[in-house]
Amino acid sequence: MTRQALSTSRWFPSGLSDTLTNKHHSQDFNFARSEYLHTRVMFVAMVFALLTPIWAMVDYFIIPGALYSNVLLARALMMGALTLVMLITRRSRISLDKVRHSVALLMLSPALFYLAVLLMLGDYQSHDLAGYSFIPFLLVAFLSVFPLTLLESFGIGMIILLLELISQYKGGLLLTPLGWQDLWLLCTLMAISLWANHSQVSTLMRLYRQASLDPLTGLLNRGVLLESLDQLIAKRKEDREDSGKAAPLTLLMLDLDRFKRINDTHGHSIGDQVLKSFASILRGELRESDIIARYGGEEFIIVLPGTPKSDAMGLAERIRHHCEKTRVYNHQGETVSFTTSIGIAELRGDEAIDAMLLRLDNRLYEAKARGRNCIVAT
Ligand SMILES: Nc1nc2c(ncn2[C@@H]2O[C@H](COP(=O)(O)OP(=O)(O)OP(=O)(O)O)[C@@H](O)[C@H]2O)c(=O)[nH]1
Repeated sequence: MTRQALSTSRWFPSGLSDTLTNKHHSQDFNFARSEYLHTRVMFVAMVFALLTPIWAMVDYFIIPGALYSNVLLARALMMGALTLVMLITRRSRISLDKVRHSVALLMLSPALFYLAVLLMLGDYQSHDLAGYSFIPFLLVAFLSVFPLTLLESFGIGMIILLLELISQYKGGLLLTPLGWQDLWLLCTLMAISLWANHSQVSTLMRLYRQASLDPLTGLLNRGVLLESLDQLIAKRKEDREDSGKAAPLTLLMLDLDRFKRINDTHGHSIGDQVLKSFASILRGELRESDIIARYGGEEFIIVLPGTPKSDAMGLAERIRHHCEKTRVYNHQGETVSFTTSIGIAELRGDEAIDAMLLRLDNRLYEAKARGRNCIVAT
């Protein structure tokens, strides 16, 4: 997860910008969304796969005999595509891109099947078929099942609209009152599906925020930090296996000095103001790709992917200095100052995360022992 996921104001703007595209979504949120998409794709693919042979029996009694074998072949191909969708989806639970491709293939399979049947009709008319003209409506209705962004859903919706126009053209309904009526119905269903998509993505995001962000500071909580560290370390291992080298990974552990005294002197609410002010200093000093988390009460961890310890020293000094000159006001309007102690450690070779966190903790402890308001990196 990147630092962009940390601030509710910048990374989770409310309303449409949350659900229009996934541009503002963190890697971790994408992972959560792909899990939800995964379950629904499997479910809908199974429903379609079940309906396909059942409807072949209906076709047997309705479709002109000369068309039947070709339609059956098209159904078999659709079944193949649906099986492929299930196989791809089963193997790609955590990759949002792969699950999104599965959704597209899932919706395209019946659409292409319908198109193929329309092209096969020749001298026959679409009213020689039964249960086909509702395929575009069924697909648009099924779009509402998925937590898709509005743009993703709109893209699929436009393909379905095109299918409906081709169907109307073949059936001689295009630009007739009946054709307009069907288009009106399809567009209304599409609007309802888009609304359902918007609601799903925003609900998912609200739940995700509640589960992953610290409510006071808006920074990541300890659980998400540890998960992100595991992912980063696994990725480093992969990079080392692939290319023999991996980018450096440096961590900072920061603790507010004599914070208990601030609480005791000015009250808990002013202590909270100091914590918020500290969090905003950290956000201001870091890059988009950095991770900041509240690790404990007044203890924070910063993860700097791709940054060696030497560069992290400069950042730590900027943060330390920024805290020193920042002022918060108490209930009487008097200034409250605060400082921070910082420990720094760079991940070594195959070091386990627990071992690194222990080294980091020792350095912070040393900074406290040296008199606080200082940095220890050796
Ligand atoms: N206001 C406020 N205080 C908190 C919060 N979480 C933890 N604290 C307080 O942070 C204080 C931490 O105190 P200590 O662990 O003794 O550390 P310290 O006073 O900062 O001293 P050193 O770390 O040794 O410099 C405790 O008084 C906690 O109650 C919070 O969310 N808000």
